[in-house]
Amino acid sequence: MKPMRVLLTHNRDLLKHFYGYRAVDALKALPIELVMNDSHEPLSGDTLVKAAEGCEVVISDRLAAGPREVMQRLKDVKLFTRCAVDMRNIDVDAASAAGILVCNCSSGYADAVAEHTLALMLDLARNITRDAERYHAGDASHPMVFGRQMAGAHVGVIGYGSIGRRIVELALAFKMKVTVYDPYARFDNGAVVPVGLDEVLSQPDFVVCAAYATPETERMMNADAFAKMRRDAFFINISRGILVDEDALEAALTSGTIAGAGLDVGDGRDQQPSLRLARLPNVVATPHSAALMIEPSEFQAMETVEQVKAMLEGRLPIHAKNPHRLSNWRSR
Ligand SMILES: NC(=O)C1=CN([C@@H]2O[C@H](COP(=O)(O)OP(=O)(O)OC[C@H]3O[C@@H](n4cnc5c(N)ncnc54)[C@H](O)[C@@H]3O)[C@@H](O)[C@H]2O)C=CC1
Ligand SMILES: O=C(O)C(=O)COP(=O)(O)O
Repeated sequence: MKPMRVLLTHNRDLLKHFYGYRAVDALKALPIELVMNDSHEPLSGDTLVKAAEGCEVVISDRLAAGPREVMQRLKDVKLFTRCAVDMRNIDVDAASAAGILVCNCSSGYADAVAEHTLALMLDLARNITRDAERYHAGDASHPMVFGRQMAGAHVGVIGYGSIGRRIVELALAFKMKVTVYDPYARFDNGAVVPVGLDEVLSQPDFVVCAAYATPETERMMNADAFAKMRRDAFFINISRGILVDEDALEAALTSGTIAGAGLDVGDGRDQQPSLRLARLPNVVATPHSAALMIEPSEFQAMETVEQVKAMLEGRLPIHAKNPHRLSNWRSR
């Protein structure tokens, strides 16, 4: 019997950074024929359809697109597994109608994104980026504006899911006071004070958005919300751009309604913060890079290997691992 053909769409760069050679070795150890994208180009549209000819499985990178017209033409594919959480650009309904099972990966991002959140908070409070830029430009004078320390400061976290919980743990280790707003969460950590939305906005030194995108959270950080924050408070968003009204945030940042913002997400093309915000002097912005770390990428890559094994061993169907994300998929 011919071995099962498995297409790995990751191009050379993605393979190196986001798939990992450990997972490739694990795939090569399976009784399959592995088809790899040996170029520096992404596979999408016609090139994806052509490369997938004769393949029963497609392991797709986070950038590969599987719209309706592609799904309908993947004639031999039975399993389309996304080596990522996000399913934007993947038409799951069209895939199902074509008899293709679609899987994504569980997150594994909590540590990476929570660490990034603390990095943004530390950077803002200590003026690290600004002082480093100033020093780099040759100005070695002591700063005229002193920074603020984490210990004793108050952080309010909106959303007590996997990332929110980890942010809370890190904040507590920094000896911060922590309050959390999440109407749907169970509060099982006595050190965390659940509060209402007004309170989580109005009292802390840092307000962090870590809730997922739903119709209820859409643009919840609007002009009213920023007006409730302290004038010396920092706003951090690592969740989704859609939770924030960027015009209102820009107005709050330029009018002194809040002190500054740390942003990893926004309304940009790939959910980055908009450049007009990133360029403000009281903003530290990263291009949606909080989760792009070696460890979670490896973890997800190994998950896709497990999915291929399940396919080989007839243990399908495998269900999408992250049902919460269904609500996110619709709003992305
Ligand atoms: N910046 C990045 O690179 C990454 C961002 N994310 C985003 O971070 C967010 C959180 O991710 P996870 O913690 O993994 O999700 P999760 O599903 O574990 O937690 C989300 C939490 O939001 C809460 N929530 C829902 N509606 C709410 C509301 N109206 N007010 C307050 N809280 C509400 C839920 O009860 C839940 O506890 C998601 O939007 C996700 O897309 C996830 C991974 C990477
Ligand atoms: O959910 C996010 O914001 C991420 O950056 C990670 O998502 P992905 O695994 O690339 O779909």
